[in-house]
Amino acid sequence: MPDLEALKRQAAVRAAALVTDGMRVGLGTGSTAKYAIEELGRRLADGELKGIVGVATSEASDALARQVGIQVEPLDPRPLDLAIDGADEIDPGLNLIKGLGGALLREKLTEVQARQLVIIADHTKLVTQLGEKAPLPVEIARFGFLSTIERLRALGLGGRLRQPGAQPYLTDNGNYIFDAAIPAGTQPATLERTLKGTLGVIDTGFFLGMATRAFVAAPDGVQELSPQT
Ligand SMILES: O=C[C@H](O)[C@H](O)[C@H](O)COP(=O)(O)O
Repeated sequence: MPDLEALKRQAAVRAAALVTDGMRVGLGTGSTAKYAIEELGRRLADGELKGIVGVATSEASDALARQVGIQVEPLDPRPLDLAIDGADEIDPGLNLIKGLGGALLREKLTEVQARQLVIIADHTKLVTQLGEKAPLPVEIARFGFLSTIERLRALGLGGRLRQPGAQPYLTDNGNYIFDAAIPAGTQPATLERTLKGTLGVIDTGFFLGMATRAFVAAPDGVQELSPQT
């Protein structure tokens, strides 16, 4: 059993090395992005890097970034030089499913403004077709959520409301998440358009055509991937 944590860290260190002095950097969320934030903190502390500004994609990443000495600012309309984030699934075109950590909306809002979106992951995240292994997280409004879920089921989606305990999971934005099972053969772009036009849906975990490169770590080394069309 390979040490997945070590692999995640290797990918994260490669991406963090792309950050140079003065950059505005989108800081992703999750167990892999955490290593990138820590590495940026280390580089600042060691004097390898100066004057970067982080824009965090979750309350958790905001807190970690501040803890490791990164100056954090809220998202504003200026472009970001780079964003670094993990993913739940990565297809050969570097289209992604994200949001198993619940941060998909802030991640998409932030990363759409990045000149480069660099994805970091271990090799278990690679798939040939999105939805192969992971559900598609769909952020939905709390108000009327049962009606929204009916609308999602009417689209042919399986899955369930994310509910780890007695109460549904609540995002940083105060919304719920429906983890949708995607029928085999679904075209992500078509489903994305349909979902974005569905009342009660706020956003989805599809990140299509956004990633510019990926560092994917496997036991035999870190592979650098570019989108294949
Ligand atoms: O909402 C969470 C994010 O989209 C994460 O980037 C994604 O879930 C991957 O997380 P991890 O690196 O923990 O597998």
